[in-house]
Amino acid sequence: MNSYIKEGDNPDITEERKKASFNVDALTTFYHGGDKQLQNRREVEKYIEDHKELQDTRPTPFMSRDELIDNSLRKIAGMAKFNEMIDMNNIDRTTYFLQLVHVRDSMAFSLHYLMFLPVLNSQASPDQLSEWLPKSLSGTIIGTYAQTEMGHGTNLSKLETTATYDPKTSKWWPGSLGKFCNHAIIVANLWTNGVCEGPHPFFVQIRNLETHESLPNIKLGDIGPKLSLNGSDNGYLVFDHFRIPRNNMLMRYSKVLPDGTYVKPPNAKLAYGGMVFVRSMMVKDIANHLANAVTIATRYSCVRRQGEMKIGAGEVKILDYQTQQYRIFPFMSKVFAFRFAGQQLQEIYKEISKELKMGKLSQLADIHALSSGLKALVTFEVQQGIEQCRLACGGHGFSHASGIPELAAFSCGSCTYEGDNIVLLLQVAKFLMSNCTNSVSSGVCAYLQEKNSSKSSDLTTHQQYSDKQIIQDFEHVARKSVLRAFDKLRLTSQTCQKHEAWNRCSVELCKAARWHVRLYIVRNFLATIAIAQDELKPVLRALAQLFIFDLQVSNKGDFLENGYMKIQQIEELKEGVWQAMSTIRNDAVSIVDAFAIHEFELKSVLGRRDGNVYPGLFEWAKHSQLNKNDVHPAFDKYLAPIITKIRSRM
Ligand SMILES: CC/C=C\C/C=C\C/C=C\C/C=C\CCC(=O)SCCNC(=O)CCNC(=O)[C@H](O)C(C)(C)COP(=O)(O)OP(=O)(O)OC[C@H]1O[C@@H](n2cnc3c(N)ncnc32)[C@H](O)[C@@H]1OP(=O)(O)O
Ligand SMILES: Cc1cc2nc3c(=O)[nH]c(=O)nc-3n(C[C@H](O)[C@H](O)[C@H](O)COP(=O)(O)OP(=O)(O)OC[C@H]3O[C@@H](n4cnc5c(N)ncnc54)[C@H](O)[C@@H]3O)c2cc1C
Repeated sequence: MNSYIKEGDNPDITEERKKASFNVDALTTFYHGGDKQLQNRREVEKYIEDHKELQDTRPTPFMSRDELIDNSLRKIAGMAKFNEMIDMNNIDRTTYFLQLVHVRDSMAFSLHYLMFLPVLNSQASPDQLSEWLPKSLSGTIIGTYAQTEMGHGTNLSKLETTATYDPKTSKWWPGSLGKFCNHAIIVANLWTNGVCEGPHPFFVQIRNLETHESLPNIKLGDIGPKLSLNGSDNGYLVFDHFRIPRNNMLMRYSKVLPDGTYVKPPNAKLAYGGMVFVRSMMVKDIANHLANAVTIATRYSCVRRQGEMKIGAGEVKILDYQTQQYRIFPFMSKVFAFRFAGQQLQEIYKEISKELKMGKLSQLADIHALSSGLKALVTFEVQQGIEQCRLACGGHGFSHASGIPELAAFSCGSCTYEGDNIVLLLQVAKFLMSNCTNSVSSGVCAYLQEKNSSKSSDLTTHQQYSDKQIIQDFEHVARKSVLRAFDKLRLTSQTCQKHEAWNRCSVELCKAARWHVRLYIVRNFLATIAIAQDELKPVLRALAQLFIFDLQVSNKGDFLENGYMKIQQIEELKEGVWQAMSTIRNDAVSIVDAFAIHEFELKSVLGRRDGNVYPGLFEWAKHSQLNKNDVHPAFDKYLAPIITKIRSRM
């Protein structure tokens, strides 16, 4: 019996669950990475269900900004009582606990956990750690990561905040900076002995630890309402010749000696490690936001009946329309593709950061390129997918009752924070160009050196399209795109300065970067499902085929070029898309059930597990302040006098 089926559920959604062709719990375990991960999730969910102080007092979309901040701080204060759930030896459970308490309200201390602690941990010297880490873990030190300025976020080399050894700018955007944190890791251009040594991180106290007032020569404030994340006080900080001790420069890698001498790090970019960490963590997390949206749209599409396919036969579930399936299912497949890529990226990051700690820097460029590329491509695709899921829910999708507007607003920020996506794709392109000039490329760039690649695809039928053939075809398209950009750059560089040539080729360079990242995702998706248990292979294969075939059909020009594929082969791939969607249709609700997203996280009347949407919408609307009185006071105040006057003249 499917554990998702319960008494009182909407009959349409129960009918869907009875069609499952696979074991939902088995897919949940595979999707979440094993029993231990699942146990972590269940513990956290039960804990929060049992502790009301960790739950929202009312749906957050009805809250003002002050209420959001209050709600966020109240839950954080509540969490402080439950520090047994904050276990640095069980990061996965701790992360899920933080996420499920705050969901998309972005708690006021997100940066403390997301960047301040990791950067302190990786950039502070052992002595600095022993002094500052215990207070930062206990909560007496609450920090943020303040790098971006009003005038500079991307271009770190031109940061105007200077840290002059013994010698005015505003930091703008950092989360928690405005009102709540009392410390910040400040990234500033270091000047010492009259030389600029570039961006470096500094540990800076910004508020009085007793009164919490801004320190002298520092101005702090909130930057105002944003598209989302309004539960966080993204703020500004103005320094006016603020002094800090020399020892407040994080000195694990580079140092300033008492006489002002600068000691170089093994690699200047080690100072950017905090950004690589968050980018590496973001991919799996943002894929989960797409999983939320796909869950909502899929479940709702099974309880929403609209229109008759056959006159007189009664209205159909909108998920029976092929166009509705095509709006949702490709993004359902992307949830798996991006989650598996994000999981792999976190594993790679963990391995490489161990090497970096031991001073082995050979993989630094690789992890920078991989984390930048996946962050840039996945955040953009997720933003597109959440919007399609909103559209799939029609008018109710536009209401905060659906939970989708909050998902959309939250996810679009990820295309900008932690590095603008275009800027990061250009970083990947730089990495690729340098690998084109290498005589031998290893790892993720080995395909660039393939000299005897096939001149045409040997795809026959989509049923027989093997993993090997798929990867060969994607390597062909990615290699062609990268080498085309490389040749364009080489030729253009012969007619103008290097930086101008780079700019004139930058669109092609971004296209090449995207193909490189897609190849990585496709390869990883196929490798991941190859190790799944046999009973899950059919449904996972259908999802992988949908992801891959739809990607090829949507970019058919790249596969048709130079006759590599024939139009008949593209038509064959289209058939593969329809076939995969038809296979997925009967399992759609069970696939999203397998994401095992708790109602606290889904925050959606349309996507609720039991499918009882319409009664739920009325319950939801009762929270509206406008419904406190049948006649709104503004009517009596403004309209009634005018109507009375008009009537008196009639
Ligand atoms: C897990 C999260 C889950 C949920 C999130 C919840 C809530 C979210 C709430 C808020 C958001 C949270 C955090 C956001 C915080 C921030 O946004 S922090 C600020 C982020 N800012 C940026 O990312 C800035 C982007 N810009 C840059 O990184 C740099 O300007 C640049 C890399 C684009 C350019 O660097 P430059 O040094 O100026 O020049 P370059 O010539 O391009 O690069 C020089 C060489 O250095 C290499 N390199 C660059 N960056 C890195 C890096 N990070 N790591 C390693 N190496 C790097 C580059 O490859 C060049 O190498 P060469 O060998 O070619 O010289
Ligand atoms: C929700 C949110 C939370 C944030 N939290 C923090 C935080 O906690 N700490 C922090 O330090 N920062 C934070 N930021 C700031 C964020 O990191 C920056 O906004 C981001 O790095 C982009 O930089 P920018 O704003 O300067 O954009 P810009 O670089 O000004 O981007 C504007 C446009 O210029 C283009 N562009 C810029 N440079 C180039 C180039 N070299 N080549 C081609 N095109 C280019 C971009 O592609 C983009 O289209 C946050 C931002 C947001 C939205």
